[in-house]
Amino acid sequence: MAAAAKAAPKLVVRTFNKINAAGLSRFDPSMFQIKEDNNDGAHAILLRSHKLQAGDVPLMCRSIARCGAGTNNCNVPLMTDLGVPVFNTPGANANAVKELALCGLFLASRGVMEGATRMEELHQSGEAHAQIEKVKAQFGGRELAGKTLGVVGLGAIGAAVLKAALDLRMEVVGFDPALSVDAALKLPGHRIRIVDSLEDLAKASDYISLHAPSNEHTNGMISTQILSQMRTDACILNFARGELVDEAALAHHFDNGGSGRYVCDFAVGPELSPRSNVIVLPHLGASTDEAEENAAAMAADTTALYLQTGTIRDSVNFPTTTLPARLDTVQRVCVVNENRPGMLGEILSVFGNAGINIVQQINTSKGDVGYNVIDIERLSTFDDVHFKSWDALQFLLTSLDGVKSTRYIYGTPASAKHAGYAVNFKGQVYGIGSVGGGPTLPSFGELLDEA
Ligand SMILES: NC(=O)C1=CN([C@@H]2O[C@H](COP(=O)(O)OP(=O)(O)OC[C@H]3O[C@@H](n4cnc5c(N)ncnc54)[C@H](O)[C@@H]3O)[C@@H](O)[C@H]2O)C=CC1
Ligand SMILES: O=C(O)C(=O)COP(=O)(O)O
Repeated sequence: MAAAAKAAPKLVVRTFNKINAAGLSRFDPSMFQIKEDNNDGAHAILLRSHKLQAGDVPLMCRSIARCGAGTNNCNVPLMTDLGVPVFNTPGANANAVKELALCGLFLASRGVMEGATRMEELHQSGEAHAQIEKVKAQFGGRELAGKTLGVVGLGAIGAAVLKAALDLRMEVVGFDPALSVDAALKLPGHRIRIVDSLEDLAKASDYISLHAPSNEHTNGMISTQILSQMRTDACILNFARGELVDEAALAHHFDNGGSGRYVCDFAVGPELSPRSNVIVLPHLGASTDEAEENAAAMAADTTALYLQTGTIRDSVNFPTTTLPARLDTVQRVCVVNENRPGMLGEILSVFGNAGINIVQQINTSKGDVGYNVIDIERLSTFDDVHFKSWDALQFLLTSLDGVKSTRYIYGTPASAKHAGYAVNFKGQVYGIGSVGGGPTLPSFGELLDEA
């Protein structure tokens, strides 16, 4: 009887949070294995809001994709140091968040929540029909048309929100000190007013909607100073991140005459809850079927493309890198290194010294990260003997001072020799070998603990 064919090892994708199944189905099952419950051997991670720990990231992991926009739940600087790109899915959930931010505008301007709660009580006590026309006077509101919305952050979500606000006949002011040219060109510039400071936006707005990322520049941006510039009855909508608002300052503002509402998609601290003018939702912004599928599909495609070809798109820490197709006759070596003078020469000399011909070489960079993709001529007999020498070559490359990680891409996808992985961690080289082979390696967290 013929021996059963050995199953080809697969690239392992570890998921955290429930990732949309239709999105995950973009991974070709003949090449990828999805693991929901353990990190063993993961080459890539897909996650939503899970707060990623270094211990969640196995040493073989070469890609982290956030199915969504905000990457503040991943330690991006640490991943950059370790040579691991972090991807996100720009715009994939923007419509979902826009719709909920519009809902936030209505919740802020009309007594929807309080009125509905009161009606529930009245139904329970059997008084609903008798009382309805009497109680409504307690829950009156104001209209949005003619009021001014201040939008902070004019990216995918901010732009969608402001366009919808214009359709509601609101005036719009916007603030975004980091606006990209692409994003600026998509704005209806003649219909909105862009201001140069958050103070100016605060002075002009009846509603302020936050759509900036959470980082060291934006956390606490709604501060005592900004609150002091706001109109007394101005409302704040926060569908970005809780950290953007200084909650103690906002509580003080409410305790000292601020009569607007705060509608937010994130849990708040005891200063703000419970208060009748604070409406908190359980991080629902991106939780629609459509957004979940869009984000998961985009993250899956970006991850598969990077693992299979080295191409980088939508990374928050690595340079966008468009690569020509790899010919069957070449082996692709991807090197992540510190972006400093001399590195490229040192990397190329490893190949020169080994007498290996470089077919093409592409170098890109972003911040501290240099990314080199080097296609080299393959030996005509690419057997186990040569593989050992490729391992040695990868060891040399990875050992270079300033190299963060290296990876081989070769063979046909899902064959045993599809990709080799190595990482340089504090001068030591770990993880040489092909996909699916080698001993179980530690996680970055375990190495950090040792260091
Ligand atoms: N509630 C939820 O479920 C969701 C929340 N979000 C949050 O919304 C944020 C924005 O998402 P997108 O619009 O998709 O991202 P984006 O990257 O398209 O837009 C963010 C914009 O904020 C701007 N910005 C940066 N620093 C700023 C500052 N100091 N002041 C004002 N603007 C600043 C950027 O220049 C950019 O134009 C995400 O970072 C995330 O934290 C995103 C999706 C879902
Ligand atoms: O995309 C984002 O930044 C979000 O906040 C959405 O988070 P979620 O995917 O719903 O956990």
